[in-house]
Amino acid sequence: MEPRPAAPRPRLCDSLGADQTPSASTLNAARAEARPAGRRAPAVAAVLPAGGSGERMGVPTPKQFCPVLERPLISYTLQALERVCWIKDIVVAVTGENMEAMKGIIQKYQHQRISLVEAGVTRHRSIFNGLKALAEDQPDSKLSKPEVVIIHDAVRPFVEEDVLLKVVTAAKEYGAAGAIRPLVSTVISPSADGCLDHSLERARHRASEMPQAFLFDVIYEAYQQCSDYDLEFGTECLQLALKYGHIKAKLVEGSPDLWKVTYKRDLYAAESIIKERISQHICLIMDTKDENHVGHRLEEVLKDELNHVKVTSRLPCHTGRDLDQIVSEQCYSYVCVNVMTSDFEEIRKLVNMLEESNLSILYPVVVISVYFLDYKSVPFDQKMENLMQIREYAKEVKKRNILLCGLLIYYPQEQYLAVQYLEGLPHA
Ligand SMILES: Nc1ccn([C@@H]2O[C@H](COP(=O)(O)OP(=O)(O)OP(=O)(O)O)[C@@H](O)[C@H]2O)c(=O)n1
Ligand SMILES: O=P(O)(O)OC[C@@H](O)[C@@H](O)[C@@H](O)CO
Repeated sequence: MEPRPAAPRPRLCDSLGADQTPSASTLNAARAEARPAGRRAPAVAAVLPAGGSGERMGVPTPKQFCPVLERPLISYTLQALERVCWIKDIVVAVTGENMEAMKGIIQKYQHQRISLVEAGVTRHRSIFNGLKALAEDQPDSKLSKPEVVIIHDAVRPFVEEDVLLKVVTAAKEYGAAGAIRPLVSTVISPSADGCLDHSLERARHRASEMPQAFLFDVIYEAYQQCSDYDLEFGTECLQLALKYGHIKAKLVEGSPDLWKVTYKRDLYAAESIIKERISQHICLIMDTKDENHVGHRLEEVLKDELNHVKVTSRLPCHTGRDLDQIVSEQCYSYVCVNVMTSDFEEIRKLVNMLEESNLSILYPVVVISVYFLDYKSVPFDQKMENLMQIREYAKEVKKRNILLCGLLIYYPQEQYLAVQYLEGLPHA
């Protein structure tokens, strides 16, 4: 088993009230099913089978490593799981020949809490290898056995915290749980001669998706008892829990985005969904902690007006570590609100980090730098001189698909705002 990078090991929040509490909306969705407050939350780990060859994709590269906006598909799935602070370990099963590539992805995108194990020749065998890595009886394992284990395909990048919390909460109670979706096509059963034998009533059946979650002992013991036939040809972990553990999994309705990337068309669909999500994430960078900061007002307006927009605000900004963290979150839209300074150097620092980051050059990064200046206190031409640098710099960085725009808002105390638009973004 490969060494795991040192990383903090967050746990599911005790009594769901700790500072690592999942977001409010997530809690509301799962609180009805969560355990009575005050009981210890289960330790949760995840196993990601990523050892397939992606034959149905029809390209040489296994689909989990196919790029979407110049970033491997599996990295989006890892990012989605890493956003969930209460998943303490993520075990990824990859083939030996892809081990180095996987380690490179972990390093390049600064993935945390990841351990790598060798994949098996089938998906079930890959999952079993991942579970073995978590089982306590593994020599020199740095991993600890979780109470609940999530199993999620590495090629299902659009998994959200709420469905993860739902399956984990249900698995704690039922022993096993899995996400399901309505069937799109009707399932039929052909006869030996290739004709229709019968069809299933679509409304009474569901598609089994991922994520799934299990009490660790339930699924580990099921795999240990599993027949070679099931390990070779099986496709359903819930069935193993039923057949070998006599556990009837709780079925949890999942969102439409839980689908598995299987064919090339799925990769195009994944790219458009990722672009749509990128466009809804804005990072506000402010230069003061003042609660009356206009940036806070802007944050409230954005969150109210654009209810799908995710706003990340950073205070105080403009220190290396903060900017590094901001950029590592793969945000493509920045609004820098400067009340205290018109120092253009801070923008240059941000743009330099963006240029050195892993953000795709195929998708534009937009940086809007807003300066509020009381020109009574500072000669207008001095400020303008500083800020006119933006125009030249904007032309320079545009080559790398970074669209930089400056907005100068000067507000003499007794009068209202006058706005000077500085060149940068191409005029809409
Ligand atoms: N021996 C295998 C086969 C599959 N998987 C993983 O199981 C998940 C779902 O499997 P599937 O969609 O079938 O992937 P592939 O087997 O790669 O696809 P194909 O059947 O088209 O070859 C994928 O993340 C895949 O990498 C795995 O870990 N080990
Ligand atoms: O058969 P595949 O390897 O393509 O997919 C494996 C699983 O994702 C699939 O069986 C789900 O329905 C959940 O079990």
